[in-house]
Amino acid sequence: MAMQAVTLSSYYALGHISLQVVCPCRRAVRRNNNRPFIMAASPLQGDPVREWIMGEGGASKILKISPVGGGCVNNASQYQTDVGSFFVKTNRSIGPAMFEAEAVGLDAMHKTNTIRVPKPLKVGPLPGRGSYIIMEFIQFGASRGQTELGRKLAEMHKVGVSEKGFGFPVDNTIGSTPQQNPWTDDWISFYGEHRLGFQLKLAQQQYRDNDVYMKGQKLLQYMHLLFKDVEITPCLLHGDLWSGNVAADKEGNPVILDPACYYGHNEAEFGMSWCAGFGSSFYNAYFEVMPKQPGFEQRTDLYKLYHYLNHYNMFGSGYRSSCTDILDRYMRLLKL
Ligand SMILES: Nc1ncnc2c1ncn2[C@@H]1O[C@H](COP(=O)(O)OP(=O)(O)OP(=O)(O)O)[C@@H](O)[C@H]1O
Repeated sequence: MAMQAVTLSSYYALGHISLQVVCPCRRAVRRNNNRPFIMAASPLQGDPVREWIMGEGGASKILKISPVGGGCVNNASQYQTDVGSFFVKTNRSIGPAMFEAEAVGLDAMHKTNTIRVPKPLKVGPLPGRGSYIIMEFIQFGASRGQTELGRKLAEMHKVGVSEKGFGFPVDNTIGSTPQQNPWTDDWISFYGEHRLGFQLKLAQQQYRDNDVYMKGQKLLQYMHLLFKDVEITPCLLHGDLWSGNVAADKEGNPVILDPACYYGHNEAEFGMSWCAGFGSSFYNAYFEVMPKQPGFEQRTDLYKLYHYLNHYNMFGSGYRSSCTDILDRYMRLLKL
């Protein structure tokens, strides 16, 4: 993963790859299901992935195991079998908690029966150290454009509501940063404490950045002013929606991957829009299903700030000015 900020460039190519944005920190193009390298399917003993595929997975033969490129954190492979393909990610150093959280998120989104999401099948530890997740393999293809993505995402937000408030049944990670999701009745408290507040503290601890921290604290105190006349229902969010986590299946239907799910204000879903390349067709389709709320434009930076702070904390000072620009704008807007 590139560790420094470079200029964000993007293009939108209808009919081929619907979203292709060079995210400063992450990889430029991640969709790559057609890698030519094929690993031999070796008959490993005590391999829990193979055991699950040949057991509950219903396969009697593993035909090929091919690496899938694109991810930064984990190793990914396609297991081709006589009953179809499985997608497997392994991590040699981290225990199953990270993949368990991913599976809970994928499962929650899958159950909304709205936008296409790979169905999680199994998570477990690897012998000795590490963990794996097995999920439905999706053959990617060309997107039909962003309209369907906007509509389906909005449908997921509309259907996936929580009666427990804001939060999620499990904590997860945003990039490599922990993301805490305790159930909270009030959105502004949740976003203030567990999203912005958490990242601000991290920046202060890591970089002794008192300027960012103090401005951030002021914003937390007054950000409720940005929410006048807004109705906020806890909606199921993907949580890390950037171009690298959006694809299309071979019929052209949108697919979203690799989530950092929680129940939150639907507008927070656009916090990574600076790395997503969403155009007007996306937003128009989205707002037809989930109407735009008063003050939407005033809150877009508030939701970007969480992800900019996270990038600052993960990748360093290249992202600091994105954070301070937003903080300074709110200081002026709210006269703080
Ligand atoms: N269910 C799936 N079926 C087929 N290919 C998939 C599937 N899920 C992900 N992929 C492909 O595998 C690549 C790696 O997956 P993913 O992004 O989840 O890995 P990761 O290492 O966990 O990611 P990150 O580095 O963003 O945390 C993706 O870029 C995508 O191209």
